[in-house]
Amino acid sequence: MNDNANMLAEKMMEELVAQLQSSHPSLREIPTFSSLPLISETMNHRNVGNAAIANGDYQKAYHEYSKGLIVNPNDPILWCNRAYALLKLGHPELAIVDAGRAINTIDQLHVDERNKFGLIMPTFGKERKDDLGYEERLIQLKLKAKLRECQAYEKLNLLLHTQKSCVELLKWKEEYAEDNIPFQWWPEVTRLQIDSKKKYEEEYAKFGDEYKERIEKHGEWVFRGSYPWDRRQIHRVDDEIFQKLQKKIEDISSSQVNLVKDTFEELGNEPHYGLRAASDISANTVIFEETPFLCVNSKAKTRCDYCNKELKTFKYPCPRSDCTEFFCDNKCYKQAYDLYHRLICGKDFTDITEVVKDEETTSSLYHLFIIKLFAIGVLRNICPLDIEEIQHLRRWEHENSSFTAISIEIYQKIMQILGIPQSDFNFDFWVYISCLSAIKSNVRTGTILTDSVSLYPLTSLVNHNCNPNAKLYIESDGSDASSFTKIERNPQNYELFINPSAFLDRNAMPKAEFNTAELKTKEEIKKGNMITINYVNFPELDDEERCRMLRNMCGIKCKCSKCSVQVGNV
Ligand SMILES: C[S@@+](CC[C@H](N)C(=O)[O-])C[C@H]1O[C@@H](n2cnc3c(N)ncnc32)[C@H](O)[C@@H]1O
Repeated sequence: MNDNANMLAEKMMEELVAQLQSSHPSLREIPTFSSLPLISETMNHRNVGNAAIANGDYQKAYHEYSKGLIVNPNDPILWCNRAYALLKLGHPELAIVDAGRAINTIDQLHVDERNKFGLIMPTFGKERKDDLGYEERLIQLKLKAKLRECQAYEKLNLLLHTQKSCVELLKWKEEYAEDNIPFQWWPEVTRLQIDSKKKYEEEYAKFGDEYKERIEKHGEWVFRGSYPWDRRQIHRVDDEIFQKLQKKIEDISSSQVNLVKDTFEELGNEPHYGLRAASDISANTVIFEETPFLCVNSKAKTRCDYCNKELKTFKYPCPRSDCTEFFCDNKCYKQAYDLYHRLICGKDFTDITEVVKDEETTSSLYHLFIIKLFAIGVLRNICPLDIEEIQHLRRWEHENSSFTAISIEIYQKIMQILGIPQSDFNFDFWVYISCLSAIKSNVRTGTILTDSVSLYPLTSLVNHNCNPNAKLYIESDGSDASSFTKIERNPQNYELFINPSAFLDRNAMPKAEFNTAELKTKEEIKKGNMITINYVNFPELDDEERCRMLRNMCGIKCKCSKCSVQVGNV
């Protein structure tokens, strides 16, 4: 719509609102027209999106619906249609979230007085031939949104979730039976329910409890490192980002190493970052030390929530009595406050910790990490993926992706607790998933017991080699490693692959006073040679086990000379 038409629409709307307000006292709290959505604009995006769907251009449809939702997040048709576009685009995990938003929005519309006058969402399209009233159509839409959720769960092969959603949908059928709402997809709901049950039983008979555990939590889902509309993974090596990083690397390493971006034969065809010796560096030289940018603790130990140092004697609790974060001292508190703390201070995350408590320790911590990243995004008013300190990080891209069904629940809770509206697409669910995958490739544990994870953005630029020329040291607190050893002895065990403690060089960990990551040469490194560390430094693993672990734990198919003989086997 052009400006004049918009102004006219606004004026008409203002007059309408004034009239309605005078005759309906319940509408008096509507403050001004500007607080109401531009209904015609929303309608326009909806129509263009629908036309794109009809043409099979689902990406365009997705964008149109998104634009409409920015104007009017209270239009459930847009959420429901966006869920459909996402399903068609092959992103069922995102479709589930949008379907849920459609349902929530409908539930709110039912109780919102203003909507009776069409002031919140545009009415349904005129093309419909049935004679359903507005309320009935809303219910019909709600059923359809739930159907999208069932279909999305099926696509993810989350069979128990599919069944659960189908049961809920069928319950609604009974609830709304009196309304006699036509819904042509009931046979599809029955099919979804029968198929998912049958498949589950078949697979369970074949694989037993292990299958049950995996399918219940993870389903089948492959993340390719980025969503098609997100170009950040390609641009992460752009000159501007590269130059800033190069300067930081030079500063931190006293110009001993250079940052390079190249296509390294051993890392595949896409451009990668790596570090090279700027001059000959002798053995046992500290290349650099880095303090963590961000960390989270499981609270199994008393650690500073800012710098991650273990606090043995003194701790500095956040001055707010209902806040659970504590720090080394006022300095750490202040830095945390500026970075993320002021947004999460005093907020109750029990709900989230409750949800993740059955998860393996490390993945629970990943989720808690996102809370802090999202908080930084809110405070800097940017998408968390654009946070300068993390925008260069390479993301996890592997069939063992970090998505689990509970991610949706955790994401929704994070949004709620941080007070981020669901239509703030800087924080959409795909951003959450992309953040998780950036973290998964790059965080390190602060101790051999996985009680905390920290992110060292510059250390994250060091590549892996099974014959490394450098070592990475992170604080060792001398904890008993027996619990870890138990997992380590059984490389077939799924658990083996979820613990990134192996990023540490556990053979020779010096006692560091602060929780810095220290990169040190193992041997003399000649000028121009790549600096590498061993990401899975367990001497007791044979080559095949190491390759498997690299693949499953780090998403890496290593092609170094030691691995190349094994690559075909894993
Ligand atoms: C911690 S980052 C290292 C820096 C990375 N090259 C970059 O461009 O940002 C880890 C990622 O680098 C890649 N990588 C590092 N060492 C590798 C190796 N030996 N073989 C294959 N990929 C490797 C993998 O994609 C891995 O997920």
